Amino acid sequence: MDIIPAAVEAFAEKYTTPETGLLKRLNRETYLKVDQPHMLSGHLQGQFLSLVSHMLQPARILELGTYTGYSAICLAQGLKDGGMLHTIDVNEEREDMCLRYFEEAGLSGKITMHIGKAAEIIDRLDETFDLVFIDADKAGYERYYDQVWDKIRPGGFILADNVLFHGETLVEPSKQSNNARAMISFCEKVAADGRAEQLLLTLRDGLLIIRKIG
Ligand SMILES: C[S@@+](CC[C@H](N)C(=O)[O-])C[C@H]1O[C@@H](n2cnc3c(N)ncnc32)[C@H](O)[C@@H]1O
Repeated sequence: MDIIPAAVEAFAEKYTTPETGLLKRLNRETYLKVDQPHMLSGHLQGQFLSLVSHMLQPARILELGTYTGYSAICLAQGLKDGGMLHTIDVNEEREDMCLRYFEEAGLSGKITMHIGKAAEIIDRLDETFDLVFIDADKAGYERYYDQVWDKIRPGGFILADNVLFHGETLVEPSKQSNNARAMISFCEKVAADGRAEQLLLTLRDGLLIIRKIG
C-alpha cells in the first residue's frame, strides 16, 4: 500500500534540501548492490533525522539497525563536539561499505559500529543517550524500548521507524503480517506508558517520536 501519495512525496522532495553527493552515492550503491534497498531511510527521512539531530545537538546517540549506514550518517551530522553515535547491526556483510562511507563523510571518529544482536550489545554499552533510533527487527522493538529506557537521559528521545509497516497496520487484523502486528503492539505499549509523550509522524513508513518524561 502506498501510504503517502506520489504527488505529495514529489512536492516534499522538491522543497527539501537536496541529498548531498555522498548520500546520493550511498543510496545508489545500496540500490545497485544490496538486498532489500527499500530499508534505507532515503532523502526525506534522512533530512528529518539530520535536522532532529541538529536541533538536539546530542552527545550520545544509539542506533539499532545500521544497514548501509545512511541514517547513521544523517544522525551523526548534528552531534556536538566530542559526541559519538553507536550503531548496531547483526549483519557483518555490510560493515566494510558502512565504514567506507563513514570515513568519506569525515565521521569515522564520531561513529562506532558494533556487529552483533542489538539485544546483546545494548547491555554492554555503558552510556547515557540523548537520542535512540530503533530501526532493527520489528519483533524486537518492545524489548529494545525496555532495554534502552534506563540508558536515556530524562527528556531524551526515541525515534522508532516503520510503525505503519507499509500500511499493513491499517488493514484488517486477519490480513496483517507478524511485523505489522508487532508494530501495533509496540505503539500500544508506548501509548500506555505514562513515562512518555509521543507523536506518530506520518513520514515515509511512519516514525514514532517518543520523549522520556518520567
Ligand atoms: C531497516 S534496516 C536499517 C536501515 C537504516 N537504519 C537506514 O535507515 O538506512 C534494518 C537493519 O536491522 C538489522 N537487524 C535485524 N535484526 C537485528 C538484530 N537482532 N540486531 C541488530 N540488527 C538487526 C538488519 O540487518 C538491517 O540492516
